[in-house]
Amino acid sequence: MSLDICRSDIVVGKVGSESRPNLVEIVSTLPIPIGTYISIPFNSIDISTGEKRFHCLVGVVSSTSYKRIIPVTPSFMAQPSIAIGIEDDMLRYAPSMARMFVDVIGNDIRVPSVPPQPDTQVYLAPTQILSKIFGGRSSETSIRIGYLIGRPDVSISIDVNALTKHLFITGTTGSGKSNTVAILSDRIASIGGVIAIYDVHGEYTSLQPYSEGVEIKVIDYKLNPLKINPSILARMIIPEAAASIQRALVSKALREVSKLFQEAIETHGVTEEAIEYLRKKRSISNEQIGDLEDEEGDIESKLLYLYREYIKSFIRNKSANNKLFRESAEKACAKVDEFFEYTSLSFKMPRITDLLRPSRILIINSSMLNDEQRDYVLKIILDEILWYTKQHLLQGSPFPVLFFIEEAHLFLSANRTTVSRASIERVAREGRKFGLSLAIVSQRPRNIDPNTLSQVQNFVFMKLVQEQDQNMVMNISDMLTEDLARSLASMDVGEALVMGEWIGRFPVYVKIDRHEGKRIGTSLEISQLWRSLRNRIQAPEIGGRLAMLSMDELKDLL
Ligand SMILES: Nc1ncnc2c1ncn2[C@@H]1O[C@H](COP(=O)(O)OP(=O)(O)OP(=O)(O)O)[C@@H](O)[C@H]1O
Repeated sequence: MSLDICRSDIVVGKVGSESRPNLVEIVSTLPIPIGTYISIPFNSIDISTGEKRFHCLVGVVSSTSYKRIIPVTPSFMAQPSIAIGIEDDMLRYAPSMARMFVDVIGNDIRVPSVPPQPDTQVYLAPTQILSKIFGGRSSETSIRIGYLIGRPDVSISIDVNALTKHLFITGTTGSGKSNTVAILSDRIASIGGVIAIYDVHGEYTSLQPYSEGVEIKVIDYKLNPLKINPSILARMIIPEAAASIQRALVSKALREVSKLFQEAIETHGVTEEAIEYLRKKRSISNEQIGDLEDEEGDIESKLLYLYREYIKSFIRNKSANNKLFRESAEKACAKVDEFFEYTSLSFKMPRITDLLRPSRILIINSSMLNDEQRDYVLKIILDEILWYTKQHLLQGSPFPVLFFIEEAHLFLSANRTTVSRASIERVAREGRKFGLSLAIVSQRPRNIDPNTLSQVQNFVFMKLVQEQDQNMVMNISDMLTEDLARSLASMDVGEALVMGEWIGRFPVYVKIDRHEGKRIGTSLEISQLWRSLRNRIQAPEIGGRLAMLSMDELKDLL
């Protein structure tokens, strides 16, 4: 191999006094930006054969600084600085550390085992050698996510098959996580992927397809009481574990009443006939009928009202003859009322698994639910999808799904127990066998229990400023050395350190492609918005109408 393949036109410095196979100091007049890929061509002698060997060491700058040379003797000052290797009249130099991850020897790509000699010239890594290291994935199994930072000429792809070992995306707010989610979902869907995003803030509801053939379906998640296991629903209605009698009463009532409603809705749909059928099947007091007539809204609201009343009357009947239970029953009924008052419910809500399709990104908008409900709903959905993928596999027709969990610190909290955690951990452990992959997204890694991330093997680390966050991510990834972790503080928007099986053996600094079809979540230009709001209010024809702007008009304004 000629060493020329390892040289570009740009010399960035020389090897300094510290030179190890995997960590090299580079001395230069100007600091080399973090994330710059460098190459060091050099020769060595094979100690067993005595043969000469050509090496092309490639690495990435992980820290950089300026240092001032403090003269200790007048004679030092008298020397031209160039004589001591520093071409700077100000007597300062810029030492940078580069983590060397590859030694290209001929056609072999190896882990570095020999250090280059001090003073060896260091080059900006040539495109050809970087493409050799990072390229070469089959277009059938891989998708592009961006390009090497500072090197738009070197495209970076990930191996989609490795996603069965799950993914963790983290970075501070505004670092570009949602854009990464959007680009990954879109590109994976474009090759037929089945994607679901658990959208906690409704951030993806206006996502537009970016690649050809991708379809986006947004559902505002509402609980369908007939499709949730009664004991889980009872726990949602009575969250206090100590209230076991109340829970038991509600659970029994739900079991009984749901059976009846299932019959009615399966036969008649959500119609007046279903209401008639239910009235005939079960006696209902005149007082309740009066309330039902007064109940405003559509047929579905009336059915939900009836469902609630049946549950309460079941609870009261069951406890009528037991003095001890009567008090619990009244409390349980009050909780049922409260739950129905504050929860988005619908008998028409399909199962999530009925909505999963190849090339579709299913956005599950849970922003109308409160934190507790979101936690339960996530559990319900994950259990359902895991069961579904298992069934498909057992029937010989695997149906892989990639499931994104946004704001994962809410569900995998290091200091709070949640109901969805067990389901997430189960999917992390078992999902691989059935083709259910998780992509866990969070801006607060330090708040996540590191044990739950132990199954994750693929990572996107974006800007992380706090040392606690950097330490946490170092704990979960063996490949993330301290200098690389500290380098996360200087990442720009959309830049990431991507690691794990899906990208290969070496960490890669990537500028993630921008998804042009994502609007919500983009940082607002608030000064311009305020100006335009003021102009609208001041315009005589619109004056005072702002409060009445329709949702569409507001969206336009944003
Ligand atoms: N790769 C990128 N290239 C260019 N701009 C980007 C890139 N990634 C993100 N941005 C821009 O940066 C802003 C923040 O991005 P994004 O919403 O993805 O961040 P985030 O980390 O998800 O933030 P949050 O945690 O607050 O939701 C947006 O305006 C987005 O358009």
